[in-house]
Amino acid sequence: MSPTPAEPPVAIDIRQVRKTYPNGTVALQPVDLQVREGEFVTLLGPSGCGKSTLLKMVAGLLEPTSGSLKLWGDDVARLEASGHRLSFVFQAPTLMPWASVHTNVRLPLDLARVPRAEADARVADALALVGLSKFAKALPRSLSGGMQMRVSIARGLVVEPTLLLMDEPFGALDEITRHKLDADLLELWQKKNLTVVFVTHSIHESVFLSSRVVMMAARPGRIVEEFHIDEPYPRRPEFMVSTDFSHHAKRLQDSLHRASRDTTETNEEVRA
Ligand SMILES: Nc1ncnc2c1ncn2[C@@H]1O[C@H](COP(=O)(O)OP(=O)(O)OP(=O)(O)O)[C@@H](O)[C@H]1O
Repeated sequence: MSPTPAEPPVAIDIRQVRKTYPNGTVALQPVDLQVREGEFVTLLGPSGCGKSTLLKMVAGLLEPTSGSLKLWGDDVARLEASGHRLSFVFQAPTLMPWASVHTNVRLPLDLARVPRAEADARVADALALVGLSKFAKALPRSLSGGMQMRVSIARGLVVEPTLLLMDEPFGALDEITRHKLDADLLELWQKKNLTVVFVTHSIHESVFLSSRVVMMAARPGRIVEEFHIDEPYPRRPEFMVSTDFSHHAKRLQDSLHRASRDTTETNEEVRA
């Protein structure tokens, strides 16, 4: 009998993490979630269920009110000491309008005082990865929304992250562009052996991308269900029209309905 391969290490370890904002809003009641290295995990759920709050806490942009949150066994602030780096990609590309694509992508390296020659070489690699080498000198306003998002992703990749956190990165794009970027993201994830946590409202995007989907409900935000999407990678566009895809999408849709109903009922209880 061949030995079972060892499981990858736990990249994100969230235990009993709660978040209450200073105005008293309970954004998350205790949440437990473990993400292993190399997983592609999607957070899905109705508006206000705390997806962004959870992602920002993983990134160290927000402090949990209580509980423990570790990345590769250590505090977020000590991530680099363990040889890991994270990047956070926001919904809006937030590019400097006066600066070229190249300069925009170089920003995190300039902030980290990486020598110019090395930084320029890494920017060129990142732009090649997202297919924008020819647009290095362009200004953001001359690019389409999808291309601007690619610039934002290149800026995330230029620091050579092992953990990529993405908060609805393609939510504002048309469907065709979104599908293309989803497919490109999967390719990058495999090529670079990234661990990805991805926030979306889209059931289709969740099924296409994820190895695991975490369903959340709101008021207070919490994790209600998890789904493994045990389908092989690479995932081709044909996967999206397969019966297996519909089966996963249906299970997620039912779960999302339950999560939304839980949210509405909690609101009604609060009003009563
Ligand atoms: N800075 C803040 N101060 C107070 N309350 C906040 C703050 N940010 C978010 N909230 C509240 O916390 C809850 C969770 O918000 P969050 O943005 O994390 O949810 P979400 O699931 O990402 O929502 P959406 O899908 O609409 O982006 C919501 O009730 C929201 O109004």
